[in-house]
Amino acid sequence: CPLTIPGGTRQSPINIQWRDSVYDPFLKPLKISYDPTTCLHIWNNGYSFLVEFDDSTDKSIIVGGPLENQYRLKQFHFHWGAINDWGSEHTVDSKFYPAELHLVHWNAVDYPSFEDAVMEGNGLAVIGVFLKLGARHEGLQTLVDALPAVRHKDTVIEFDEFDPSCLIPSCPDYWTYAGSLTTPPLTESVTWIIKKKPIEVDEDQLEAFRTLLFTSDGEEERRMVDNFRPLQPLMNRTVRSSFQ
Ligand SMILES: NS(=O)(=O)c1ccc(C(=O)NCc2cccc(O)c2)cc1
Ligand SMILES: [Zn+2]
Repeated sequence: CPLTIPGGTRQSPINIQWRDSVYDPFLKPLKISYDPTTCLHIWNNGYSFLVEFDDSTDKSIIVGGPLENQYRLKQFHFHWGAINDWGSEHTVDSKFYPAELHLVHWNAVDYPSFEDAVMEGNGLAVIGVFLKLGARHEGLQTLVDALPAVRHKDTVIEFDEFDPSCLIPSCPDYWTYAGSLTTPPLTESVTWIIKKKPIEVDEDQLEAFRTLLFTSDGEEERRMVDNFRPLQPLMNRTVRSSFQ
C-alpha cells in the first residue's frame, strides 16, 4: 500500500512553486490553542532537538485550516544547515531558508495513539515555519539557553511553561499539501501546513543550533548540521494556498 512504502506517491519535503499553488477559498483559518503547562522536556534524539508535550488530553490542539477535525500537539523540532545559505526542508520558488520549524500534531479523534495515527493518511498535521536571519527572537531565546544541556544525543532536560505559538507568525497565510514524514519511517500520513511568512532569528541563535551534536557523549563529535531531507518529486499533487 503506497501509504507506508517510501518511494511512494506523496513524499516530503517539496519545493513550493508560488505561481503553481492554487488559491482555495474554502480553506479555513487555522486555529491554534496551546496550553504551556503541557510542555514536558527538550531532548536531543540524534536527528534534531525536540520539545515534547503531554498529548494525553486535548489541552494543546489545532483545528480548522485544511483539517477535518482537531489534532493534538505532540512535539516540535527544527531542521537547519551548516551555513545560512540552506537548512530548511521545504523551499519556496527553489529558495532555501537557513532553518525550518515543524510543529507535529496527531489526529486523536480518529486514532487511539500517535503510533497508530502515523500509519494513516490523515493521521498527522505538521505546521512548518521558515526561519530567516534578522532580529533576535526573544521567544526562541528561552529554547536556545537550554541547548547546552542537550548537546549530546540522548540527553534530555525538563522544560516547562513554554508556549510554542510565540514561534508562529501572526500572518494567517499558509500553503497546504498532502505529504509524509521527512525522516524514517517516511510514512505518507502528514497534512502539511506551511506558513507563508518566516519568523526572524539572529545569527547567534542559528549558531546555537549548530553547537548541538549528532553523537553521544564519549563518541567522536559530529556537529548536528544539515539535518534536512533532499527535495522530493511533487508527482500528482497540488499545493493549495489560503491566500490570493
Ligand atoms: N520532520 S517531520 O516533521 O516530518 C517528522 C515528524 C515526526 C517524526 C516522528 O515522530 N518520528 C518518530 C516516529 C515515527 C513513527 C512511529 C513512531 O512511533 C515514532 C518524524 C519526522
Ligand atoms: Zn521535521
